[in-house]
Amino acid sequence: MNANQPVVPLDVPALAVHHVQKAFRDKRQRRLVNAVQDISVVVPRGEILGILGPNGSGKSTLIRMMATLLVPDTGSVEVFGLDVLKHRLEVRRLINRVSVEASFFKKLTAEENLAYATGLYGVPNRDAQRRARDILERLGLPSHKLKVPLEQLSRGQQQKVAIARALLTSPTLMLLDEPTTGLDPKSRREVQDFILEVRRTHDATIVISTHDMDEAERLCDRVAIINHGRFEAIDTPASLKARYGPTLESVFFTLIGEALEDALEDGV
Ligand SMILES: Nc1ncnc2c1ncn2[C@@H]1O[C@H](COP(=O)(O)OP(=O)(O)OP(=O)(O)O)[C@@H](O)[C@H]1O
Repeated sequence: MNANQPVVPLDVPALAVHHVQKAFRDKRQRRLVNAVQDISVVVPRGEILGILGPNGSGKSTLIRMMATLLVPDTGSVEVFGLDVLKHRLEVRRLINRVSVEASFFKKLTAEENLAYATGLYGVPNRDAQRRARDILERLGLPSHKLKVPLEQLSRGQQQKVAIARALLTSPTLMLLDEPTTGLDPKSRREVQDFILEVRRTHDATIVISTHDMDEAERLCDRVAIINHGRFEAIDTPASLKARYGPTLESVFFTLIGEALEDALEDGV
């Protein structure tokens, strides 16, 4: 924890989302798209929550609202008890969003990117450099890779650097938007292992969106199935399977299929 980070009480949840909604105006088709509709969820500290849903179901929109990047039309989001709109700057020090196209300086090295991030987050420099070095060591990247421009690293390696960057502040809420999309199976596994290690070794709470059922099952304490901007169900993978089907994949198709049938009945 560094001097510039807000002090957070231990007993508040890492994230509390209350009835958020977000609609976009689709200019071409001249209609309103209800990207997120009345979603509420409380994520206790230390939990890994998965958000599983088909393309266009609202995962990124929801994560962007949690990350202070989009303002909900209605409802509210609190991060460690702080309202994201009223305390945007403090909240930004407590959250880290890792997206598929991480906003890196691709011409700079991993080391340089992390140094930049530490400056941005106001972490005292020597402390930050030591932490960055520790984290990079654990990344399992060969040390010479830390000194070449990021654009010369594979996507999996870049993704690990993105997660490492998210660890420079602590305690933290990590928002991982499809962190393993486009990675080969070995890199995917390594990034997943790294996420589990981060949760174990850091005071991290993690929200992760994914299309990958195995990943959701392997990483997440609870999984929310999202469709058309609504949570169809949210529970532990074991409880979801006990209720809806033998595998998470069958749970997914049961819930998404039922939602489709309901929508057809309603004439949507
Ligand atoms: N800026 C925007 N303007 C208009 N429509 C948008 C905008 N952002 C998202 N949408 C629409 O909102 C809906 C939800 O999009 P979102 O990106 O949140 O879905 P997603 O679940 O993250 O999808 P994917 O799995 O494909 O990444 C989609 O219909 C999308 O077209």
